[in-house]
Amino acid sequence: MTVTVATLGFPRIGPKRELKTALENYWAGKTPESALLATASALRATAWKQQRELGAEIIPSNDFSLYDHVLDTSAMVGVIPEIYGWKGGQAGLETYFAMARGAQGGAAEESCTHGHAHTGHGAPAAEMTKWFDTNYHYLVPEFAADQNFRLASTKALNEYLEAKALGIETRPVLLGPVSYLLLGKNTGNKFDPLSLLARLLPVYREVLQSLVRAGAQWVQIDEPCLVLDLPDAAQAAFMHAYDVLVAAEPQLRVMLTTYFGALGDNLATVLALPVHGLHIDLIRAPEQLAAVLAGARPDLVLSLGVIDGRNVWKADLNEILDRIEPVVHAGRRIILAPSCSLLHTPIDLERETELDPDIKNWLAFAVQKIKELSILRRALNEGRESVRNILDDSSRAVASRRTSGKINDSAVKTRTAHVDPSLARRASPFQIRRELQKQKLNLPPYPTTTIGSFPQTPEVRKARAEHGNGIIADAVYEQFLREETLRAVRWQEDVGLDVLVHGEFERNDMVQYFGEQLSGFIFTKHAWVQSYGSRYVRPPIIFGDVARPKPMTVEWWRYAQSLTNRPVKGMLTGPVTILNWSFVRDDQPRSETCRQIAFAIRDEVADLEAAGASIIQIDEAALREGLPLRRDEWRNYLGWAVECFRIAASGVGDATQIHTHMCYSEFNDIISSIAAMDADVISIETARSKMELLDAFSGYQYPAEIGPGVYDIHSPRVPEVLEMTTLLKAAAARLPADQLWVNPDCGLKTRKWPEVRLAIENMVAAALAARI
Ligand SMILES: CN1c2c(nc(N)[nH]c2=O)NC[C@@H]1CNc1ccc(C(=O)N[C@@H](CCC(=O)N[C@@H](CCC(=O)N[C@@H](CCC(=O)O)C(=O)O)C(=O)O)C(=O)O)cc1
Ligand SMILES: N[C@@H](CCS)C(=O)O
Ligand SMILES: [Zn+2]
Repeated sequence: MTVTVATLGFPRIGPKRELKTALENYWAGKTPESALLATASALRATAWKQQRELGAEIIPSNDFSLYDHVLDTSAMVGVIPEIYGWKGGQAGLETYFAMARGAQGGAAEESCTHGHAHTGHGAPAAEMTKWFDTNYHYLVPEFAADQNFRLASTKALNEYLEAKALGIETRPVLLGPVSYLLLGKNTGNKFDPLSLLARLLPVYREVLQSLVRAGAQWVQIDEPCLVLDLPDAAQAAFMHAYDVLVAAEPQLRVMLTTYFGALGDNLATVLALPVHGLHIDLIRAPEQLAAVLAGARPDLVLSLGVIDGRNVWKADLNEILDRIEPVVHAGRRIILAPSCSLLHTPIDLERETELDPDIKNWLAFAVQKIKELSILRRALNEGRESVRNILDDSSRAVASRRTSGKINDSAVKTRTAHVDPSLARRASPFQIRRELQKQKLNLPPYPTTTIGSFPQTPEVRKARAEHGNGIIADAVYEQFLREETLRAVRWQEDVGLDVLVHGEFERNDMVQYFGEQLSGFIFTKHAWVQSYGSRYVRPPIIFGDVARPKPMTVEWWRYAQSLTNRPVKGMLTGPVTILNWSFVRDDQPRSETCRQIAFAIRDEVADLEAAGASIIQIDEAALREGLPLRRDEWRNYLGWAVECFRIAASGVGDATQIHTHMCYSEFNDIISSIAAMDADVISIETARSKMELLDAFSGYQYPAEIGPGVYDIHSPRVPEVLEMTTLLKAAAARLPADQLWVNPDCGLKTRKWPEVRLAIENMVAAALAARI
């Protein structure tokens, strides 16, 4: 049986971030809708043609999105809350972006593009949250108990037809109805979203029908929730949904796609579904192949996710063939595919012309991954000899990475091999440290601070780009950053903040900045990956043992502290967050790599303390995101993640105050681990939930101090004093007032100065009012 190659989704952003430019120009009113749509269409055409040229036979359509594919699904089925003013019919771009970013005058990410602050009450953006355990964020669908669904976007059909017109037959992708419902939230948690399934399915049927009429033979339906622990009701929902959908369009074949983990206890349900094909992730869960083969109907087409869609390493193609050849020889129809959509990988390694050639030879981005699949296909269809050299090159590349002197640093290995438990323990318990810190810092009740970054203005980014390109000299760039820092420090003093920050102007990103200074990391120039909407990140690549050749942040801290008598926080990204937001080596456990980073950060903490810092913040924004998707793996992860934070934080004296910060986190089910981190102060995102997230801390009688965010920094809207006073009262109703700090939800890098100035003035006024 001939083997074919499929892709499940391709990066949307364009090799030169064309989509970002087109979106931001459109939002700024610089270009019309037609220009944005033309760019989007050109990007899709290029991606389809490129995938075909690279050897993929099954190419997706509708994997493209102007902002987010879950939002696209909400638009498709008409889940558009009333506040967005949708009047029915096709949901236009205005409605779509209002959901994504809020409507003008409302509380939404960057809805004001003119740089002035405003306090209007338009429609806020929909809530955003993490897509499974990735650094991609989706817009959470919000369902009402009486939710009606109706077709409001024909995007899937349009894009299928668009590809067809270019002579490319595609397999349209839809987010499956059950995962879609499970990923949403309902007003007040008063009903089970799955109860809406029967009402939702007719819209899916309508979409499928339109695709069949247009000539589609297969459709890819993504149900990634099948790799989660699911309630019993979900199993029945899957059965019902696919009975209905498959029966509705008998000529259409359904490839059910699962990724990010093992089907595990959902396998029996999946194998009972009347679908025509099943995609499984054999990178995260290689062991599931045997069980799937044993239970799958003989006619079920298996799509095997054999190339890692979540990492950047070249595969050992011989090793994959050893596992897959027996399956092919057994006569089943097999499709080869990446483990998941390639959305989470950068596009093309060939654009990286400055990488160490040895290390470059270990890497594969989206383009290279599709090439790997087509080589595998040839080896399976024509025999290994037909591509022997390429296969052996791949094995050699993988072997050379495992044994290269570049990845090994014996000093690092020795240091992390036996961790004395005392290294992960502060000298005294919190209550003793607290008294010493109080004496040293002498802060008022409800002390005020910010989370670290101040606006990354176009000027800051431009100066950094010009410095990177050699247009401005080191000294000029440094002087520019000093002036920014000086202005920020003076302004913080003027506005009356108690604990200051230097502003992070010198940082491109809170992870990349550290990656660039640690050994064992390499960083790229063009390897952008979408984080949300038009915001992208360039995750550093951890290829070897991690060490800190020299202090990374001390000089900037020292300079900022030299300008003021108030304490300036040392500002670091924590080991778990650096790990989770990087591409990580796969030749040793993540826990080991994390521990190496923890020691590097520990040394930085020690240097900051030695330089005189009395407060050091270690951000762990991604600690919760790294939680495994299955609950039975949480304990292990939390064990090493918390230990790594403690290794990083515990080298200081009792009087040095350690802060941590977490955004995008839900704490209820991990609160004991948060407490076990033993930070002196934790700042968290709570403004949007109106302090509800604090319930976890009050219920647990969390002992240390907490800065619940009183200002939603994802919004350009300036909160009034009264709003923040009310939030502080809500916090004080949950926790003793002497435990509370006053701060925004997160860093202010994405905001503009006019908003920040007013918002922080109001925040300080709210703190002063609370002190009375
Ligand atoms: C807190 N968040 C973060 C996550 N992950 C990270 N790795 N970092 C994070 O901060 N995950 C969860 C959230 C997600 N939130 C965000 C928020 C904001 C961004 C963002 O703003 N991304 C920027 C790119 C940031 C960056 O690396 N900037 C560089 C390069 C800037 C650039 O494009 N320069 C241009 C030239 C500019 C000019 O000439 O004016 C160029 O090189 O061509 C820098 O500042 O130096 C974005 O723009 O998307 C991401 C995630
Ligand atoms: N210190 C960082 C944390 C973001 S999660 C900042 O302020 O941007
Ligand atoms: Zn944050």
